[in-house]
Formats: sequence, C-alpha cells, structure tokens
Amino acid sequence: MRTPLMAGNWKMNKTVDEAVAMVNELKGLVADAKDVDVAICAPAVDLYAMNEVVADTNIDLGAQNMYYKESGAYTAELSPAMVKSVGCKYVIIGHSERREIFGETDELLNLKLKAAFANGIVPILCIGETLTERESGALYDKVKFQLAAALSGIEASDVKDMVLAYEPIWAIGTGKTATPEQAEEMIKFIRETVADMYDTDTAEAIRIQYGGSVKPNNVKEIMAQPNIDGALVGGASLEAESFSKIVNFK
Ligand SMILES: O=C[C@H](O)COP(=O)(O)O
Repeated sequence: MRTPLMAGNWKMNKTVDEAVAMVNELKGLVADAKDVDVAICAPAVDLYAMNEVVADTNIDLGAQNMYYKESGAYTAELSPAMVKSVGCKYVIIGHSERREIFGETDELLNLKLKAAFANGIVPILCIGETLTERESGALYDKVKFQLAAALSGIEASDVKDMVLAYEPIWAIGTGKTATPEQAEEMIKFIRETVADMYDTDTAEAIRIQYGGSVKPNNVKEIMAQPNIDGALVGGASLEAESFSKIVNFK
C-alpha cells in the first residue's frame, strides 16, 4: 500500500526566523500522525536552520528547486549535494511557477530528475494543464506529454520511488479546487499512463499527489479518492494549524 505524502510548498514565503517558529509549532501538532508522510519544501535559505528543528521528528524537508550540475559557474543555483547537505529528502521539480515564470522546459526537468535520482533525492515532479487546455479537451494530451518528456530515459526502479503531483494550473492559489472526481479522474489516467510507459508494478507503487487549493475543509474528500496519495499544499501550509489539520485528515 502507498503511504500518502502531505507536503507543504511554502514558495517564496518565510524568513529563517519565521520558518523555524513555524516548524517548532508544527512538530507537536503532527507528532501523532499515523500512516502519512509529512514534508515541508521551504525556501533554500531556511533549510539549514529548519534541519536542526526537525531532527527526531516525523517532518522531512524538501527543496523547491535544484540544478542538475554538480558544481560550477551557475550563479544562484543549488546543486544536489547542497540540497542533501541541509537535510532534504525531497525536491520539487517542474512546479508550474518554475515552468511558466522562469521558463523551465521539459528537457531541463528531465536532467534535474536524473540528477535527483543519481543523488538519492526523491523528486516531486509537478504536471498539470491550464484552464484553456482543460476547456479545449487537451488536458490528457498535455499531461501525457509532460510525463513522457520528463521521464525520458529514466528507469522503472527510479520511477516507482518518486512522487508525482498533479496540479491543474487553474486551481493553484485561486481557491478553485478541482472536484475530487476531476482530480481522481486525472490521477487515475496518470497512473494508467505510467503503467503503459513502464509496468503495472511501477504504476501501483508511484505516489501521485493532488495540488491546488487544498485546505483543511476539502482534504478529506480529496483523500477519499482511491488513486490520490496525498497533497502538495501551498497557501494552507504556511500556518502550522491549517497544515496540521491537512496532515491529520483522517
Ligand atoms: O505547490 C503547491 C501548489 O502550487 C498549490 O498551491 P495552493 O495550495 O496555494 O493552491
């Protein structure tokens, strides 16, 4: 059985002091969470201090981005070794904000995924359609294309341990959640696509999250869907109380 992963994505929010205060509050609120993995993907500058606070807790850390090179003249980028050195288990790859605002391409994301696997970091690969793509019926082709491009040349043994996050772009930060049925329909399709690209075992093993306006008041019905293995949470992960309610959804 797949263990759900509730991951907060803080995006560009929280100074070091704010980050440390939040995880100090969160750790007690989620300490008794059973059968769920918990992670916070924080701004890079916060991670070193947070790593000390989450030691001996059930909270894992993740980076929000990473470059694929080992080191060198890549101003402002983070290497896989740097991400690991501050205790990150996870790294978000290809968030729609990285794709749309910073022009990250599927080819680049493929290199980043390979670097994550080579360095023992679990990638959370984000995929999802725009509103126009949904309304024109192109949503399935878009997601299938993103998967094929990002996973090109990657082995099943790596894919089964990674995380996918289905985030319909029109639902991010808008308060418009995909209905649980819409999310389940697409996530089921994604799992079937992984089965076609690899095999049934890989498709059954991979965790697929939903992301897009997940809140304490809608998490339960989202998590009731059989193919949804957790959530990638933006706004509602910024406060310990609301994120802990999402973690403790049962
Ligand atoms: O990575 C998280 C998503 O972009 C969702 O953000 P949101 O929960 O604020 O809609």
